Amino acid sequence: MAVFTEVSSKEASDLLRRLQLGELLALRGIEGGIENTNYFVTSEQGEYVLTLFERLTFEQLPFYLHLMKHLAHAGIPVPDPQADMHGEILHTVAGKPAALATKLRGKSQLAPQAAHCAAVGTLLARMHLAARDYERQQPNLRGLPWWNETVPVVLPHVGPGQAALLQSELAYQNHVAAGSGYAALPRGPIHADLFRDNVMFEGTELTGCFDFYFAGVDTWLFDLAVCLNDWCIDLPTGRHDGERTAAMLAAYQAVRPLTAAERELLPAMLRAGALRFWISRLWDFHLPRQASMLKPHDPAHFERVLRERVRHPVHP
Ligand SMILES: Nc1ncnc2c1ncn2[C@@H]1O[C@H](COP(=O)(O)OP(=O)(O)O)[C@@H](O)[C@H]1O
Ligand SMILES: N[C@@H](CCOP(=O)(O)O)C(=O)O
Repeated sequence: MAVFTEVSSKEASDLLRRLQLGELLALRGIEGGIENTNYFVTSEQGEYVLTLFERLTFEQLPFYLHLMKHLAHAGIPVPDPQADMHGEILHTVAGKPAALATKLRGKSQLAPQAAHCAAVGTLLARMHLAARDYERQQPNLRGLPWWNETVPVVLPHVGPGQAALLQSELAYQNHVAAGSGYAALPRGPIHADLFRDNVMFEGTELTGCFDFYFAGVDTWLFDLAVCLNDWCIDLPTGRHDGERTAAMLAAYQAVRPLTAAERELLPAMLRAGALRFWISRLWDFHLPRQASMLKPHDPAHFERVLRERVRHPVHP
């Protein structure tokens, strides 16, 4: 569990009172997650997830919380942030910015089959379309400028082979991003972290997705690449799985067909998706923050995925 900030029963009760959600019945720190402090909160009126934001600021948070509200309104199954009597959905708990959102039913599917990947493909395309008329703007804060900033910070902590790959891939991604094909990619608000552990299922029915706190405006193709790199690979080797990849791509395209520029750049975006999470995992691993029971993710996994994507490009 990542509990960076302890929340007392009194603090949780006070919040529930402000949101007119009844008395606190239970408060439990959540195992899993690496970014924020999360608690399950049960009140007389239902079950919620309390998130205290550890890095994101009061200025950045409205983009994510209102995006979730916008998607929930459009019928996408996402947690709905609860408002106080003034309509405010960003709160303060233990001195930190905080939100209380509805708890989704179901559980993560950590060994997905083609049917699960298809369900994620459909959801992702529906989310992209539903967010087109979302008016707030915020870039993907873990996009190319952050990679350029962070690679020099992690380089002293890695071996020479890894340093060479980080530098050459970063140069390649800067080159891709400067090209006309990249400029032609459709874009909008994206989830940007729709991994297996951020989606809920009951059987093969997808019941919702959460953790929008890496969302931002970026290319839709990057979002799809992030999903393919997590849902449609063999985890031990990083190799892509043909059946699951085909299922996700077909389901996505049944809602929103890829453009010619997107088809062309999918192999490059798969590399970008692997690089992004390799960098953030290296950063979290070598420059960790204080938290109780924080389990950093293994950076070597995304090094393997990146090497695979470079060696065996996947075309739609
Ligand atoms: N709305 C939700 N409904 C149900 N479970 C949730 C919800 N939000 C978070 N969780 C649970 O909390 C865990 C950590 O949340 P996550 O958003 O991944 O943390 P972090 O913000 O640190 O990345 C998830 O793995 C999941 O079990
Ligand atoms: N999904 C990312 C980082 C965020 O992890 P989460 O558990 O908080 O969703 C990774 O796997 O590196």
